Amino acid sequence: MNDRITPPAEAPRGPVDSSRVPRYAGPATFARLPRVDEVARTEVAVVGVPFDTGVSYRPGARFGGNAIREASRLLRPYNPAQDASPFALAQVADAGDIAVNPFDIDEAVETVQHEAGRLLDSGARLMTLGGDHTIALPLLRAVAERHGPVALLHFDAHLDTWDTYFGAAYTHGTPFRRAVEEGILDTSALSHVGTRGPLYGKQDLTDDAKMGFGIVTAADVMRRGTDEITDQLRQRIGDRPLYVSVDIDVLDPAHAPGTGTPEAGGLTSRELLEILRGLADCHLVSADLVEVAPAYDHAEITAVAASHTAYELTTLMTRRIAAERDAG
Ligand SMILES: N=C(N)NCCCC(=O)O
Ligand SMILES: [Zn+2]
Ligand SMILES: [Zn+2]
Repeated sequence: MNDRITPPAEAPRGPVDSSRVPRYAGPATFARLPRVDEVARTEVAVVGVPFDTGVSYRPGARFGGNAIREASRLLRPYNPAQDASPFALAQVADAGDIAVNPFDIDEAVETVQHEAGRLLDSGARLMTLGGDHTIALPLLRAVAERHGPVALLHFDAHLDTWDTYFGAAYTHGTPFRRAVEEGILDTSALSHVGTRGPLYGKQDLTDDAKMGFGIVTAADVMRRGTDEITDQLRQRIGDRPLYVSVDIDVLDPAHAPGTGTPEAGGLTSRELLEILRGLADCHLVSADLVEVAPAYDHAEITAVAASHTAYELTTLMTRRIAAERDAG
């Protein structure tokens, strides 16, 4: 399929060449890509949100973005699983971090919405590296302001459609209930993938279904396999503008120990990557990857899985950009 793709007018600036400059040398931008200020125009902005004031258990996701950037030094420019060279198809660049107030969740949520909006207005799609899952709400707001209500594909051990914790509305367990209440999601195409583990009560599931979510549990992925699951998800999504939110705790703690609310019985990293690859041709407008907490990680297991997850998502976005360019 790649040979049919029109190259961009100006060749994108790619990663530092790891056969000339050792990959462990120099500053860690995502995949050793240039910073946004080093390129004329950014089509996919990788941006960090070092914020974890919304967590209900272990803190530490504020360090997630930089841990993913460090682990991403080993990524290479050609992605055989999607037969694409993502960084040649479109300009991907690292936009650094959004500086958010760690002491005031409401203000942090506003800052993320505003700064994400500025990046989107510059013409970029976002690959956001969290941070805890609270940040999905302002990211969805920013995306919906520009695309209208979006389809949501949510990979997570948790529903994250709970109402409040300690009376707080903006937490990492509540972003998607807020998003449904605000009308920024297309409720005909909402899916959780990888959920498992104990809930507060059966009502959690009833409430979630009322909001419009379909659920593919971690056990469903194991029983039915990734191809069948991907077909089902693609049918549900169609060509709607799609936002993908990946909470790294969707992976089994064996594949992602470095996270704040781990649950046994999760997806393998192979299953997650394979489902994502199956979303080629979807109208992916932006994505986030959250809840990497490096203090609980070992040997970068979680950060490596996260870097590959962001790589697949970035590949999907650049392929879509190239296809849109081809279509004129
Ligand atoms: N979004 C994540 N990772 N976790 C939500 C867990 C909410 C709870 O403590 O019940
Ligand atoms: Zn979770
Ligand atoms: Zn979550």
